[in-house]
Amino acid sequence: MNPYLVRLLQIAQQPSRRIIGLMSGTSLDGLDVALCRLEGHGADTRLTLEQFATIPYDDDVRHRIRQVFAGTQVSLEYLTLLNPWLGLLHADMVLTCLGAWQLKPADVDLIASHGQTVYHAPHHQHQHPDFPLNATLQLGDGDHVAVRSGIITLSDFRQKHLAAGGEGAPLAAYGDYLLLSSPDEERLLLNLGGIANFTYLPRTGHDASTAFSTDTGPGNTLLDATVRAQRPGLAYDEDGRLAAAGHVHEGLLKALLDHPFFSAPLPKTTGPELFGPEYLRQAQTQSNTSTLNLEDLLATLTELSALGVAQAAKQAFGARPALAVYASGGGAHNPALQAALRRHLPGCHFATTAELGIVPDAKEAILFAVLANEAVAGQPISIGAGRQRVPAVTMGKISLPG
Ligand SMILES: Nc1ncnc2c1ncn2[C@@H]1O[C@H](COP(=O)(O)OP(=O)(O)OP(=O)(O)O)[C@@H](O)[C@H]1O
Ligand SMILES: CC(=O)N[C@H]1[C@@H]2OC[C@@H](O2)[C@@H](O)[C@@H]1O[C@H](C)C(=O)O
Repeated sequence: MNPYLVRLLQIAQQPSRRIIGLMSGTSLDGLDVALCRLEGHGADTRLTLEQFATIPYDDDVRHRIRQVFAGTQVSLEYLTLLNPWLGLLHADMVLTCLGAWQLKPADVDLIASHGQTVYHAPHHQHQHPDFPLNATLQLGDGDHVAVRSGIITLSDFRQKHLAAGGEGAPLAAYGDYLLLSSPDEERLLLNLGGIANFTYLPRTGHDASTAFSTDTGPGNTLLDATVRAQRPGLAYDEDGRLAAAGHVHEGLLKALLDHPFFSAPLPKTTGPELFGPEYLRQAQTQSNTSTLNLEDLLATLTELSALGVAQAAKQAFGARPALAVYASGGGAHNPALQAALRRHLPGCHFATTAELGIVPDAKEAILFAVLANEAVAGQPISIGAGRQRVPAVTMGKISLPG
């Protein structure tokens, strides 16, 4: 028998596993590396975050990813080369972290590698006549991660979700449900990354039937792109200061909200393929705001992100003043966005996931560690029963180092 399969069986039977979760998000700010200790599985999962680091991408890495990112016409050669290159880069970043944490690869059981989404294509978004299906593409080949790091690696998590009838995202509900369900509190786990999404967890503890997650629209992606275009040298609007100095332009906001994504049924997913410069340009043309100053533009885009969340929340479960909202992702650091969310979700209790013991910036990387733990030691996770596009599956392809 292949010794790596024997090892995998041992890992599955251990009372706990050390798993490194890796996430490279749509903001292209860097690789999140979360060293997790996971005990048990399913409803009995217990997670301890032992170490966390974000290894920033330099301009060269960002430039390479942007050659294909969200593009409809890209060099097939470039795409082919980028796939293993990113796998090796991510493995080297893991090895650097292990060195800093004074650990060896043999001290880790598994890597759970999300890779880099370069194109997300739910059917409602691409509507290509030849392909009536949902699709998504993550780069950073898992075999390269495994061979370079010497650690058994699970990767390409989204394909199983697609194959079983989902949109390949958001997967957050699977981890949020296992780690953060509460019998005492109705919760909204709100991730404010490039794209915003939330998981709704009713006050039912471990009854998964009504838990689900959905994307809500742009989080930071349009804000970042706008700042970068008008203030080269700035990566984002730090602490939302520029947005806070502006005023919401109602005409532009209306044009932005006019997109069918916002009225589409839940759950739904999206990406920068839709919420990119062209979407903004069209809305500006439609509302005659092409010369709007940067501050007002950012104030309006911040309002859009908050309204996307609030509208989806109301669509999902109506007005819920007692709801506890726990934010994570980079937008949790943006006071202008937080203020807009509080206005649109009045009466809710607002905090970050730190209050629940989950480092907000680490949450998505942790999610993939949880998914790998389920794939190896658990069962298909059945949540959101009765809702379409939320399949009960285990996710992740297994790569052996030798
Ligand atoms: N202090 C801050 N003030 C304002 N915005 C901030 C701050 N810190 C981070 N951000 C925002 O958060 C972004 C990074 O967010 P995050 O790392 O959650 O994105 P991501 O994981 O790439 O996204 P996704 O979840 O969509 O894949 C930055 O690009 C910026 O827009
Ligand atoms: C296709 C893809 O990479 N989607 C990401 C992205 O970033 C936020 C949002 O859009 C979410 O749908 C998803 O990631 C998280 C981790 C998820 O699947 O829950």
